[in-house]
Amino acid sequence: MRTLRIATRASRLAVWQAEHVRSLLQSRRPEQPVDLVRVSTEGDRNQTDALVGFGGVGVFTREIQNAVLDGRADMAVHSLKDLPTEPHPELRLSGIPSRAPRFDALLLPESAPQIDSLAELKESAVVATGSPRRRAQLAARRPDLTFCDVRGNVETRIKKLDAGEFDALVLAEAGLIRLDLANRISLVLQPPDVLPAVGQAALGIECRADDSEVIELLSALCDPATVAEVTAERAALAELKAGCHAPVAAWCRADGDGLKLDLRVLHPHGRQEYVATRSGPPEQAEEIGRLAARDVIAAGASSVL
Ligand SMILES: NCc1[nH]cc(CCC(=O)O)c1CC(=O)O
Repeated sequence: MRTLRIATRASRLAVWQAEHVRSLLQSRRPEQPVDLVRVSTEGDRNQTDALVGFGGVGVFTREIQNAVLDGRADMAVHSLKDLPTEPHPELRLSGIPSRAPRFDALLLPESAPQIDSLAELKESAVVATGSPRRRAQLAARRPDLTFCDVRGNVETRIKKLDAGEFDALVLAEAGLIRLDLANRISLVLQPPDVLPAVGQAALGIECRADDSEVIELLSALCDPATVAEVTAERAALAELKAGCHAPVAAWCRADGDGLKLDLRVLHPHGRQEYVATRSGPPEQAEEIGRLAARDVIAAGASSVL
């Protein structure tokens, strides 16, 4: 049997995700040999600059894709949130397994008293997050907060929090759950306060567009509900011509027999936001996303994109 090689970033979270894909593949084909190919990306090597300021879209995905394109690997496992919506002509996004909990989480230093709501976070707290989406939504609810950049992997960020470099830290719930660090979550930031990023908590697995064997294997790993949600969310992002660092939030979920998508485009300081809600059957996921994007554009969102 052909050994399947999975290209992944080398961080503990990325390796967890690649190993998860390996176990999904092997749960269908127990004898299937699967190797991990660890690749360093620009986003991993540059640990100092703010993500918003360098490299543009694809800093965590381009070199993983290259490993598949030049034949060092057969598939690339990405956090779907980090994967640009513009498809690569020689790759196919064939595998989208079931999504983990997709909201953001607020963490406090180990020694801090626990809180039950955003309102209880101390006055003028310094919150570490480089994400314009997270900053703008938090600022809209708590204009007294200030923000600082933070880089490095999840464990490094938590060490900086406990060392007192800032008062609070925002990370994706999914990454914390996968790393067995969910016990560090002080508050899950839920809608309507904070909507997640497009594709947050979902994995996207790409392979070569002409590799029909792998396309078939990956198609079998797809979770239809997740596929429908992220199709709508990514269609909205593509229609906005925005990248993963844009101040865009989207929350698509099952609603009765159909899908409901909330889209939010934010002004950098949270002073203004453009929102749209669209619903429809899952077969029309792409249309739902496109129409929601056109709604926010009609409301004036282009001024902040
Ligand atoms: N851009 C970094 C990134 N990409 C995916 C995740 C977490 C896992 C996920 O959302 O799928 C993270 C870290 C974070 O936002 O806390």
